[in-house]
Amino acid sequence: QRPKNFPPGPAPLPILGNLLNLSLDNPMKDFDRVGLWKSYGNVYSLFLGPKPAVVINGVQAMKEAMVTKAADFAGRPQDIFVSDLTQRGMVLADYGASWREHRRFALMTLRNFGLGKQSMEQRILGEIQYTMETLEKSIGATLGPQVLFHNAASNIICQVLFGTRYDYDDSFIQVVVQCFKENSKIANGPWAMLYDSIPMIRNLPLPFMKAFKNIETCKKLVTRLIAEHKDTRVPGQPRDFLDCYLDELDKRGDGGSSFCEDRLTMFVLDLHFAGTDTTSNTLLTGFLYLMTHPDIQERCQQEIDRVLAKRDHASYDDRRNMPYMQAVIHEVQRVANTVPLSVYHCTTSDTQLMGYSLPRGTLIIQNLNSVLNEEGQWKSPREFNPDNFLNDQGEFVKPEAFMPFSAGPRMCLGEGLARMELFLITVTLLRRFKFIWPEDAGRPDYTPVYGVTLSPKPYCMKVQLRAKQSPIFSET
Ligand code: HEM
Repeated sequence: QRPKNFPPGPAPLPILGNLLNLSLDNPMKDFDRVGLWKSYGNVYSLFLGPKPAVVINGVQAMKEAMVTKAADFAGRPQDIFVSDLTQRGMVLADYGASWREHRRFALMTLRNFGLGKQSMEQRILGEIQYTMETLEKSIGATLGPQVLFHNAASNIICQVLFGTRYDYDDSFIQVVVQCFKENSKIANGPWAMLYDSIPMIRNLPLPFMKAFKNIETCKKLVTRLIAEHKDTRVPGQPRDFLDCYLDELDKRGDGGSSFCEDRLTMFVLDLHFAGTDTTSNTLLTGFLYLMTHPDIQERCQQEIDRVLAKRDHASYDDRRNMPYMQAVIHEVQRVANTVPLSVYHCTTSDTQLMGYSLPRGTLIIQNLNSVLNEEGQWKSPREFNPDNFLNDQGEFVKPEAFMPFSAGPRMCLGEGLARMELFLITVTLLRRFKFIWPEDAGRPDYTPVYGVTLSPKPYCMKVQLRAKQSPIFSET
């Protein structure tokens, strides 16, 4: 039974709810205009097992929930598979003092502690050198960029968190990446849906148990890293995020603070996970579109050459003089739709949305996909077109429906880092290389592979060095 004045939706079945209304391998198309949104409007409900969830579509309803009634919608459900899996982490932490303290700490540490703008740029530019080396070895050949971009994103966040980068064959990073890969598949698959729908099966030895084992494995590895940090750190002189947290622990003592070492392990694992697949899948989408739209790639390169002239590297501030590049990167984020259903929220008190009543504890699904493609919000919602972010004077503009990082108090904590990475990596690589869709690759297929994050189907790219444009090309 839906509560009184609850958003409408399809009739549920006993136990399973509306699970059969969704295709478990990719519910996106059911959420889309042609499906439930069209039938029930901007705010509708679904039963995921016995519990009703509310799906929010379109910019108007999204803003009312996430911005106007921010505190009412800032909770995270605590009794579902992903929250049990990431207990004591940050992404799924419930709205409250501990989440707030950890979020504030993470933002401040990313911003202020030696990771401020300058040194963050240096770290990203440093990591790009490894990406360039790999690309240079592939000149004239084709390569699959999946590992390349994944590696770059992972290493940037590892440097921030642990003060070190890892070669891709390093056993630490291999184990962590493998665990994350398996866990996002499980979290997204039918076993997690059953875990959420039928609580009595939760302790049975079913496939979802593998995900809990994976988390234990990762935690052990991070615990070892923390121990190493404790042995080598100089209190008050932090080298990385872990050191900062340990300094914070010294400062706070044991006096009832929510900061503790046990929490730190899951906190950094959350940050690593949240910051890797998201950025790398966005880059993968970007280069797929740039390769298959050579006119757009060339226009970016002309702008890059003009603005950077003879300087040896790009800086993040250059974006202010690169409206076209900015428009392209934003358009890539729009079509990449990297986290299509955001992270589940829940209501923290009884509230109203678009005239409907939602009791406290209602599971909230933000359909960000609906906003990023909403008719009426974009000049060309259905095609890849940088004009979506340019006004008639060719200046960069950001429509309010641009919400790939969500909105409100739970919005992506890594937005600043992610945007800096996307800009510096794309600009630096486009300046040096031309990316070509291989002749024998057939027609490009833009249909994404569904997951917690969307990714393009695996593809290959052909890489050529660009003609000499500046001192960095002088050796070629
Ligand atoms: C293109 C890259 C990225 C995209 C599209 C993205 C998108 C998102 C989205 C949609 C959410 C959910 C927001 C909500 O629940 O309302 C989120 C949360 C989060 N993201 Fe990102 N993200 C990206 C990169 C990063 C990076 C690099 C980091 C690491 C520093 C990061 C850390 C987080 C964290 C910690 C949260 C949870 C915040 C909270 O619950 O308070 N993300 N992100």
